[in-house]
Amino acid sequence: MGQVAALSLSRLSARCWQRLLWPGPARIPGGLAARSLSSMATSIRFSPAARSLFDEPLGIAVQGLGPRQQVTLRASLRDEAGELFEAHGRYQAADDGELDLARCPALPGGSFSGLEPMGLLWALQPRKPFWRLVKKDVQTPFRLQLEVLEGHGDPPGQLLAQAEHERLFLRDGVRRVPVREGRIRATLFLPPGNGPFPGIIDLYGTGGGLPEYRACLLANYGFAVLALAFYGYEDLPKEMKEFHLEYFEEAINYMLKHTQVKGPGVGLLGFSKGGDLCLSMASFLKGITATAVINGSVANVGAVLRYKDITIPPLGADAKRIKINKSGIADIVDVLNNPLEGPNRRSFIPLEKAECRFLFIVGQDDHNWKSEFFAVEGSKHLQAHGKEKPEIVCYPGAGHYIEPPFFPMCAASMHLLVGKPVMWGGEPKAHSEAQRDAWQQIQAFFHRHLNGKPSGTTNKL
Ligand SMILES: CCCCCCCCCCCCCCCC(=O)SCCNC(=O)CCNC(=O)[C@H](O)C(C)(C)COP(=O)(O)OP(=O)(O)OC[C@H]1O[C@@H](n2cnc3c(N)ncnc32)[C@H](O)[C@@H]1OP(=O)(O)O
Repeated sequence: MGQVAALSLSRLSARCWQRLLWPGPARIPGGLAARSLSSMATSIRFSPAARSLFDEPLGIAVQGLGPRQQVTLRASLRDEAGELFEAHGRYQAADDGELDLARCPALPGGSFSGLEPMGLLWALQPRKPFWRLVKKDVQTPFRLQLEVLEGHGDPPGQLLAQAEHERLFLRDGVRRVPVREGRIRATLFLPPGNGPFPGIIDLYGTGGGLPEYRACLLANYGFAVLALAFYGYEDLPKEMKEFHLEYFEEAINYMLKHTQVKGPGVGLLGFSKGGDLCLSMASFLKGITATAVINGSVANVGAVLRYKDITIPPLGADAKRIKINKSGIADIVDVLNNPLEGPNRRSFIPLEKAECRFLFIVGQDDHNWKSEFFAVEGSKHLQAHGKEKPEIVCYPGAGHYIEPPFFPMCAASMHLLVGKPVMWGGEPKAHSEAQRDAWQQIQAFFHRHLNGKPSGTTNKL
């Protein structure tokens, strides 16, 4: 276990300390960026001590409490927009005054309850409504603050200990390489060493920008991962009006030409709108060995898709099917037409043309659209054309935003196509468990098909 990650200060009355402006973590020689406000006894122990990768479990323990002392642990972090995310757990120390979250269940009344060693992270929720935890600069960590407060009161009692821990996105030695080659607007993450490494192209969905955080976390596991922007970024089209697969073909060729990317083909990882783009890439473009889709659609959605003389229209939608849930938030799960019916079939992506293996990750409480229906119909379509059955992994209680592990679930946020906040679905605990398993399934899928390595997991469905 990690050593105490905090410098115990002289006995200060916590209340008087609270009146002091906490100067923030001291830069302690050796990089231990943590400071604990503590009485002589109480201290916080993180394991690893000072920093860990965002998708790694973190050991949290408190020492020096009284036997069965009741305390509240409060976690918080600020994102790069300065927005605050918080969670708290109510605990009772063991007879020896130790509190180890790996062994001690959270009591009712906090942000979570039960034996949840990572509850203080996955249960973080923003103060700002409809706000999602995203990491824009993957070269800097999130700084997790942890406080130990006396009792279970509200407001909580005196501050007994405080410490900070850095949650990183880049493992030592992983290289971040901006890519501005031809029309490509992307960032390539390369593991340490010369490779060549199995290559993956990572696409997010509607929202524009260039989210890098899933790509870099995946590169930490030995993949060369290209986070690819496709609209709403630099000189790319500003709006989601139409996409040309030739742009994505350039990205595939860039990867296959790269000396540190192992051929003969690359993997594709797409989420939401990025998912149907990956399915279209797999269906029309060469050089793709494995395609994993997280809550994607098997029909082209949201924009016209073109490739050479081919055009796939976006699946129709009917705003009249937008429901308003009891919290007054839009529920668009039924908005899209059925891609099996009538003219909507023109939007169904011809998956049978693909020469790759497929993995569908499904949140069964996805409220952006019917992800399980899409995965099952995609599987039927492939098998009807004599193709391999895809892997489908379904997660009960998981919503739309299945992110890397320990990202707090986003229940609702602005849908830039719908123009208003929508509910994404999911129940936080189930969603968090889904994120952890899906992350393993995705890595095993790509190792199996890009590396020929045996996988460590089996199909859940
Ligand atoms: C009524 C008629 C309906 C009819 C019917 C419709 C059709 C219906 C059919 C469905 C057809 C397609 C369905 C697609 C399905 C998906 O794709 S659902 C969406 C999936 N989302 C993703 O994959 C995330 C994609 N990426 C992103 O969101 C952005 O890259 C990031 C990560 C937010 C950063 O982007 P950025 O451009 O660097 O960010 P920035 O410029 O700061 O912000 C842009 C906007 O994003 C939002 N945003 C930014 N940061 C955050 C944050 N942390 N938290 C929350 N929001 C944020 C804000 O809204 C912001 O706008 P402003 O408030 O500034 O005006």
